Amino acid sequence: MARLLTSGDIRTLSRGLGITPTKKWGQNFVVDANTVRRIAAAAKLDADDVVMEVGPGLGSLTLALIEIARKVIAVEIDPKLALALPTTVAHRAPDEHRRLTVVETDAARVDPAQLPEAPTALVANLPYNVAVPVVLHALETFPSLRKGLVMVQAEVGDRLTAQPGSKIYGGPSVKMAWYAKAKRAGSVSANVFWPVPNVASALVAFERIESPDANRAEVFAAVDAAFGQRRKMLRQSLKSWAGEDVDAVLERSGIEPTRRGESLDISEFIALADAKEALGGTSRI
Ligand SMILES: C[S@@+](CC[C@H](N)C(=O)[O-])C[C@H]1O[C@@H](n2cnc3c(N)ncnc32)[C@H](O)[C@@H]1O
Repeated sequence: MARLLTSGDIRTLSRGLGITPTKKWGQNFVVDANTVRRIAAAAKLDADDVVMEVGPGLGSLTLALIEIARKVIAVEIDPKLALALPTTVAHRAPDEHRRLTVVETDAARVDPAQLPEAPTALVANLPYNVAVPVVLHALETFPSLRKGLVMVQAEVGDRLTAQPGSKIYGGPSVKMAWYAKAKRAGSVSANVFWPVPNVASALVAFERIESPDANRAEVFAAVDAAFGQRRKMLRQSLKSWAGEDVDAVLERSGIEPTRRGESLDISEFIALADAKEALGGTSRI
């Protein structure tokens, strides 16, 4: 049984390792064992899961994950933290520490050749600025990922799970919907972190779905154009994507040119991409 880290342990560890949490990498460590257990439970892991944990930090979550999963592949950008993690885990989870592999790299760029095995689940407590790129990159790069649980700033959680028509619906919502069914899985108080951040966090759970049979790059380019100018009507905002074909693309897809991106669901973005392809259009920018 692993010994989870207490608030005192986190401070002692970081002092011993000469680590001052840095904002650059969003380093707010979880210091509350109940929260750690809640996250591990919400991830719904099985004993044969291979978990990719992004940003293990000092190992708060890693210790809980390693008790459950067959393997934990921890992807950490900070060289000091990556170096220290195996020792922490060996001390606190002597029976399970061989299940851990640490990969020191940027999770927004990690590729399958860097990992010892294909991950089946993603678990991460992610900094604000990299949360969306890391989750989308993981889903695109590792088709083996079936499910995930990420802790993100509450607003990012809302964006990832928003539905058409809501104020916060945007590119991340549509792109997430391409890969997975995502839902909010609870909130997390700022007080369970050290240092205490000035924002609340949320848990987002997702399960992969079969991605649509469409040209992903083209669909995402339409999404980027529509939300790049979200207040503009589609006949204007989609010009940067469809060029002079914009009216024909809208007509062929059956979408009113006066609508805005925030009202379109993913099937309508797919209809736009299909229409552009059918008209033989590639971006003329
Ligand atoms: C919010 S802390 C979470 C730490 C730990 N999982 C916990 O819950 O206490 C974020 C962690 O992600 C790491 N990190 C930040 N950006 C990263 C990136 N692009 N790739 C991999 N790790 C990153 C940070 O160094 C830090 O360890």
